[in-house]
Formats: sequence, structure tokens, C-alpha cells
Amino acid sequence: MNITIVTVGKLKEKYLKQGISEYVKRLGAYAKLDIIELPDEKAPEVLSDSEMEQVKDKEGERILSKISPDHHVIALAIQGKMKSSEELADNLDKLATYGKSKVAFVIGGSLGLSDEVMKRANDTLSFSKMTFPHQLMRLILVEQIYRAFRINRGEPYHK
Ligand SMILES: C[S@@+](CC[C@H](N)C(=O)[O-])C[C@H]1O[C@@H](n2cnc3c(N)ncnc32)[C@H](O)[C@@H]1O
Repeated sequence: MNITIVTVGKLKEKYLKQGISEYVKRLGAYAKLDIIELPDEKAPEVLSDSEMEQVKDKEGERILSKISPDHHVIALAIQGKMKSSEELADNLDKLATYGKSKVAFVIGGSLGLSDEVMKRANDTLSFSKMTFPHQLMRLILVEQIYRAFRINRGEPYHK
């Protein structure tokens, strides 16, 4: 399976870089993983609603330019679908079974994902009702993708 994580905003923290590298390395045994890091749109701290939409739209265009028609797109969103690790594993397993071998997970910037990105998404994924920073979300996501492959292989992994 080819997995792409499309994400807005730079990964700055060293401890997160190390954690993500570790899981990317471990995932190498199961899948091809690419992380596409896109620049966030520079904007002042205080924005009107329409300015916020403009920022999300510009970031959304960058995201969509990295997604091809054959990608199965899973948008990470607080209001998305909550799943157990086993359910995510089952989703990935079924996608592989039905020949959907290109999966793109999308993580938004500080304002979230644009309507266009949400429209393109085939599915959504929420990790809870809490808001996580995009950098931390990236680490949590790679760990859960790794966990999903271990579950699908029936391999032991600490609970
Ligand atoms: C700082 S958050 C954006 C918060 C923004 N106010 C919103 O409502 O989307 C950056 C990105 O991380 C991801 N994210 C943060 N918390 C999440 C959660 N609990 N579940 C799924 N994705 C989350 C989403 O992709 C979000 O666009």
C-alpha cells in the first residue's frame, strides 16, 4: 500500500521529528509512506471570517494539487468519524482488498481544512473532540497507521 500524509505547516519540534522518523522507519516493513509538508498561508493573528476562509482555501488548493484522482482521501477533522484502532486497521485492509492501494491522509493547518478538501475526502477521521496541534497530530497518525498494519498482520503490539 502507498500511503501519503499531506500536511500543512512545518514540523519544528525535534522530539516530534524523532518520534515521526521512528514510526516512518518501522512502517517501512509494511507500506510505502510519503509525507508531503506544505507551507501554511502567512496571516495575521486576528482574521475576519472571510479572511479565514481565504487562508483555508489557499492551503486547500495546495493540498488538492498533491492528490491524484486515484487517491482514497481520509481527512483528519475534529468533527470527523471516530474509530477504534481496529476499525482503522479494518478500513485499510478493505481498501487494499478492493484495489485501493493509494491512500492519502490529510492534516490541516491552524485554521483547519477548506470545504473543497472536505468535499474531496472519501472519508473523515477524528481522534477525539479535542484539538491537537498539527505537528503532534502527525506523530499520533503515523503511530496509528503503524498500529493498524501490526493489527492486520496479527502481530503483537503493546495494547
Ligand atoms: C490545530 S488543528 C486545526 C483546528 C481548527 N480550529 C479546526 O477546527 O480544524 C490542525 C489540524 O489537525 C488535525 N486535528 C487536530 N485535532 C484533531 C482531532 N481531534 N481529530 C482529527 N484531526 C485533528 C486536523 O486535520 C486539523 O485541521
